[in-house]
Amino acid sequence: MTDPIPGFSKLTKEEKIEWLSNTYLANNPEAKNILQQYWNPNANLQQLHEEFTENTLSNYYLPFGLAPNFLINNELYAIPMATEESSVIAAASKAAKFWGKRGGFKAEVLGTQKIGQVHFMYQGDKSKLPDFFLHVKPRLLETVAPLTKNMEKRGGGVINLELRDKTTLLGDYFQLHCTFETKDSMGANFINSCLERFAETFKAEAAVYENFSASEKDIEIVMSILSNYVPDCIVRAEVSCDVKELADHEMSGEDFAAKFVRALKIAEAEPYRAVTHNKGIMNGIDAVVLSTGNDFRAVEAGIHAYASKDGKYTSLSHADVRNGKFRFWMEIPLALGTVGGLTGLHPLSRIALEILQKPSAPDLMKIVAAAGLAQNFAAVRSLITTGIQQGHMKMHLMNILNQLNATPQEKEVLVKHFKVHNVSHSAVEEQLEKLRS
Ligand SMILES: CC(C)(COP(=O)([O-])OP(=O)([O-])OC[C@H]1O[C@@H](n2cnc3c(N)ncnc32)[C@H](O)[C@@H]1OP(=O)([O-])[O-])[C@@H](O)C(=O)NCCC(=O)NCCSC(=O)C[C@@](C)(O)CC(=O)[O-]
Ligand SMILES: NC(=O)C1=CN([C@@H]2O[C@H](COP(=O)(O)OP(=O)(O)OC[C@H]3O[C@@H](n4cnc5c(N)ncnc54)[C@H](O)[C@@H]3O)[C@@H](O)[C@H]2O)C=CC1
Repeated sequence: MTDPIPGFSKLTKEEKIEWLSNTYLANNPEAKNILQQYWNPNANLQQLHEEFTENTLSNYYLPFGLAPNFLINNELYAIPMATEESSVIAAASKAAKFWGKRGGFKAEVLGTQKIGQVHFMYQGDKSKLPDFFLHVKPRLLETVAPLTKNMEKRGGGVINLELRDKTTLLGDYFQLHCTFETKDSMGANFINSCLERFAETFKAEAAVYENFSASEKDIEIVMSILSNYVPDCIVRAEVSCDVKELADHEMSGEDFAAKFVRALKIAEAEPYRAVTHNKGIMNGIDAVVLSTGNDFRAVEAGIHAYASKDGKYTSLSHADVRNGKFRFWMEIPLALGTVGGLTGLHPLSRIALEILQKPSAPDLMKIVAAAGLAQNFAAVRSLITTGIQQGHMKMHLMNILNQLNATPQEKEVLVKHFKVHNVSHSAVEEQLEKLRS
């Protein structure tokens, strides 16, 4: 058992690495080198990355790739994706190419409003609160005016402010439930700043409100924070075509469409399947969210909550066939920024947004939704035709060869071999052994 270390945060990066090497990595003489190997030789760039977060020791690389040929609302995009998972970018690219020849993706933003809440406890006469709220509301809006002035100039700001009685959920629990428009920013910092100002004013005004008794004047603010559940910040993406255009792998278009719709119905009905189905969607969404410097934890939390909005976890995407036409669509909540956060700070996020032609936040919502839908199409298409392993393992081959320390010559021979044979870990191992014997 090691002892706790006081003041770790105050050590220099080198001292932190030294402590780590001696404490947890004493048996690995290479550890220090590995951490240092990932430092950027450009000291300024390294410092920028270190300052993104705390106690930084090194940089953790993810591949930054490109899925070209995305036709979205008649504009052709190449979508930057940051992901470690083999076959994700290939799958997105393949689906983009496929739908590009069938009219492309249609995407539409259905709403951009975000939510924040001041959670407070009030133990007095409930009937007095609505009057107090009406009395204090103009004052609340007035106190955030300096914070909202610039956002209002952009067309955003505080949209609505409500008092909500939550005492059926929890004794004495009430909220200020606030709606915001944050334009091209994700808005977390803007919303949280406004909420904390609301909370301060609300408490101070309650303390001097003459209709409250002494104890009623003592409202307890528990916390003020935005919600990552954004069911009114929604984008819809859709593809459609004549069923005949779906013929695939010796399957007629009609059979493909019928099986695809059945696969979607299973994901709608069965939570075990829905989670994996939605994971396939998130393969695409997370990769674009990450490449553009957006907050993938916020996006993940919001989307999965939305997938359970009717009381049961279900598929985010849906498909049907009507009058010979196949439709495949998805509506998801996405709170994204194209300014603020890491978007303008990380040089690769800046490049990613440039590749996307400097989109507004609503434009980025459409692009991310199209990437998610494309990813879902590619995965389900594989599942109902060849099975997922064929394509996924084909892309995973290089990882297996690297794990087995194959030389460039061995790789060349085995890549050729596995063009016509199924990839599995044991098959690759076997072929490599054969080659080496
Ligand atoms: C993997 C493919 C695309 C192969 O598909 P394929 O038909 O063997 O590919 P191809 O060699 O005929 O090439 C066709 C196109 O695919 C793309 N493509 C093809 N290869 C590459 C490559 N090396 N690098 C970049 N792009 C590639 C590329 O767009 C290419 O066009 P081109 O560039 O030649 O004009 C296909 O099998 C596929 O889409 N599979 C699905 C893979 C997938 O979904 N992976 C995610 C990981 S599995 C998972 O996590 C989710 C899951 C599956 O559980 C979700 C669920 O259950 O719903
Ligand atoms: N629960 C959560 O999701 C939380 C997330 N965060 C983090 O907060 C960050 C995002 O917060 P933001 O307020 O978006 O970032 P931010 O505060 O870095 O930047 C947004 C600011 O940019 C300015 N701006 C300039 N041009 C604008 C335009 N066209 N539209 C809108 N604003 C414009 C505005 O002043 C706006 O408030 C992310 O890094 C996220 O990880 C922080 C706390 C909680």
